[in-house]
Amino acid sequence: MSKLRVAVLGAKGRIGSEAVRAVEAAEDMELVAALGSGDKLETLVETGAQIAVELTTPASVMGNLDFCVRHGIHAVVGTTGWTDERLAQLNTSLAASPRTGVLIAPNFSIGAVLTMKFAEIAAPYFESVEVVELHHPNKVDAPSGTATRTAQLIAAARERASSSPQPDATVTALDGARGANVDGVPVHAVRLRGLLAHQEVLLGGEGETLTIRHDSLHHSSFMPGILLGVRRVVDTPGLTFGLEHFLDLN
Ligand SMILES: NC(=O)C1=CN([C@@H]2O[C@H](COP(=O)(O)OP(=O)(O)OC[C@H]3O[C@@H](n4cnc5c(N)ncnc54)[C@H](O)[C@@H]3O)[C@@H](O)[C@H]2O)C=CC1
Ligand SMILES: O=C(O)C1=N[C@H](C(=O)O)C[C@H](O)C1
Repeated sequence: MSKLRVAVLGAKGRIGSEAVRAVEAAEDMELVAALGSGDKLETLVETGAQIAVELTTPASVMGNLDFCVRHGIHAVVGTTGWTDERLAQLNTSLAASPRTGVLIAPNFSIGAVLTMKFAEIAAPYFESVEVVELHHPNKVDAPSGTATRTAQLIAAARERASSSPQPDATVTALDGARGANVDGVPVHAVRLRGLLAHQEVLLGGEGETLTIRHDSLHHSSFMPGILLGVRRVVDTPGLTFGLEHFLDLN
């Protein structure tokens, strides 16, 4: 069987360099390109890349994906910074290239995907829910893509269940003290040397609390999800948002 021809964009970054090693070690994949900032995207075409693993920055991802989709190169995307407008733009590009697949995963680690699922299930059963994400201080975006997605899933689940608004008597507060408001769910971002990627979902009801916590202790935690994405995206045209769709969790 021929190997999947894979390129990594952001190959010198924290997660990109780990992805390069993971693709090189995968028996069913061949690493055909490892591109960093300033490298030419034409290399993807010249090397016959079938799938690009996109792990760059919110400022670079749209241009890279536009090139990939126009050239029929599937993409597995971990880069954050997704908004409804960006997703709509990507869907427009994909409509012109209907055989191309793009997977965007706010988080590739199985534990984080399950955290999101557990939070979505639990949220309607508690009066209060807040999200705390904790990351290394070199992270450029806040809140994290994972925390934003978690809060969106929580809010949607509470809306489906017609949950009441969360209790909060705060009248005066310093800017930021109650976190960012994502669809009505407070999200707090901690940046601390020594950490990698961590998240807590705090749920509170009458006389009880539930804490769902996940810790990524090494970038290797994201690799099985990335490799799964590479294997599945070639047969999944269009946009898939969230690794859970490739884990039969939905
Ligand atoms: N979905 C997931 O599971 C995960 C997602 N991430 C996300 O991945 C992204 C990268 O994170 P880190 O590796 O920590 O950042 P980083 O800053 O270490 O790496 C980004 C790399 O991309 C390069 N780059 C920038 N523009 C480029 C371009 N146009 N073409 C090729 N390379 C380019 C930079 O020079 C840098 O080497 C962030 O958005 C982060 O939130 C990180 C870990 C897990
Ligand atoms: O920048 C990181 O490190 C991470 N980014 C992703 C996010 O913003 O959710 C995934 C994970 O938290 C690590």
